[in-house]
Formats: sequence, C-alpha cells, structure tokens
Amino acid sequence: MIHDETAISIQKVDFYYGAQQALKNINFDVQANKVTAMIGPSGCGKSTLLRMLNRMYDLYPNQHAKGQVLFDGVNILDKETDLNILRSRIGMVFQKPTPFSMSIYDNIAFGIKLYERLSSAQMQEKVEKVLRQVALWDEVKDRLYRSALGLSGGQQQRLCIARALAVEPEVILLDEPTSALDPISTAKIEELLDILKENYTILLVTHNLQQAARCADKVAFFYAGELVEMNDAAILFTKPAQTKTHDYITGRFG
Ligand SMILES: Nc1ncnc2c1ncn2[C@@H]1O[C@H](COP(=O)(O)OP(=O)(O)OP(=O)(O)O)[C@@H](O)[C@H]1O
Repeated sequence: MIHDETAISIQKVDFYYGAQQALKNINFDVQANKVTAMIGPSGCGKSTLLRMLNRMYDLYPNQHAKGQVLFDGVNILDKETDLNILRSRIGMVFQKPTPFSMSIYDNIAFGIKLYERLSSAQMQEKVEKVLRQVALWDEVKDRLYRSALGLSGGQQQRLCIARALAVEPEVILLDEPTSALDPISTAKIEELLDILKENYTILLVTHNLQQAARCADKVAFFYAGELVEMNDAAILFTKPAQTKTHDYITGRFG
C-alpha cells in the first residue's frame, strides 16, 4: 500500500462553461489511497472539478479547462489524452444509481469486455470478485441473470461501484453517491469506501458534512469556484483556518 503519495496533482486549473468561469485557479494534490471529500455550497464547482478529472466535459463543445492535471506525470487535460484509457483509470460513480437495463452479471461484464478479452470462466471469476468487493455478492448471487433494475437503490449503487471497479481503475470519483439512498444503504457505501481506499484513491463530492467527517481523510472546501481550504478532515472540521470554512461548517450559510 502506498502512503502520502500524490495520485493527481491539480495545478492552476480554471474551468469555463462558455464565458462563465466555474473554477478559478484551483491547486491541490489528491493523495493516493485516501478518501478526499469535496464540500461547499451548491454551485461552488465541486461537480465541475470531479467531472473534469475524467474529461466528461469533452462531450460539450463550449466547455473547457485550462491549467494542468497531472496523473502519472502526464497532463490529462491535453488534447492527445486517450479518453477511453483515462476513463478506465479514473472511474466515475454518479449521484443517482445508473445501472444499465440488463442483467446484474452483464452490467459488470459489459465494461470489462471493452477493455479485456476473458474466457467465460475468467469473466465469472471477475464478476464475482468485484461483487464481493462491494459486499453485494451474497445478496445477488442467486439472481445474477435477472435485471439490475430489480435491485434496491442502495444495491444498484453498489453495483455501479462494482462496475467502476471491474475495469481496474486507480482512482474512483463519486458524485454525491449516497444522496438518493436510505441511511442503511448509505452506511454500507461509507463502510465500503473505507475498505476500497486500501487499493484505490477516492474523491467524493458530498453535501453531507457528517459523511465527510466520517469517511474522509482529507477535506477540500470550495466556495464560488475557488478552493478556500484543504486539510485533514479532523483539522478542517475542528480548527478551520478560514472564516468562510468556519461559517459553512457551522451552518451559517449553504
Ligand atoms: N452545464 C452547465 N452549463 C452552464 N453552467 C453550468 C453547467 N453546469 C454547472 N454550471 C455552473 O457552474 C457552477 C458550478 O456548478 P457545479 O455543478 O460544479 O457546482 P456544485 O458545487 O457541484 O453544485 P451542487 O452542489 O449543487 O451540485 C455553477 O454556477 C453552475 O451554475
């Protein structure tokens, strides 16, 4: 396991939706094998930053980023970046569970087939492995070939995390992954993050400050497109350096 290593270095990053600037001179290092939570009031740019890290904005011609995002020493904002490879190395899980309308098994196998040729025995082994990683195997092993849409919201979200893990990413981006879930499913995902960080770097956007305090090693507070403060979760929540952070975590705004 790697400790205190930088997985992604974000340097002087600006982001624009057309003429509107949504991120302003963002600088921070995302540490490997840690959970980093991004918090801040609605519209402060958290999701924009997360989506930028796997180049989701490439789908929209009027959106663009400036600056550098170094991943393995390479700037992933460069035009030459192979987006398929990037998205297999930096996987994304969305706010609402988004299983494909296919079987539980195929939800996992589909992504793997885009990147790897496996025999059917190897595929079965891999599907089981990732479903175990997200603690879903026991709940679904007898219904693998039934539609994923028949799962509960919390199970669907764990399936989506399994689907992201199946292509063996190094980084997992999670955009408010539990906001549509009940407290029990939320607790399961939070426990899962704690286990997954042994092997993955996790970046989480959350509106839930308790969740950030429970799960995150590092917390980054954003306000109006700027990174106000980033620190160990325990420090940021007890002794924030900036008044704005203090006001936000004590519920004065947002
Ligand atoms: N597709 C878009 N087109 C134009 N502006 C956008 C688009 N998406 C986001 N924005 C703007 O960019 C800014 C940052 O939005 P973003 O979604 O990143 O914020 P956020 O912190 O994730 O908010 P929330 O917590 O509500 O999800 C906001 O001013 C928002 O209105």
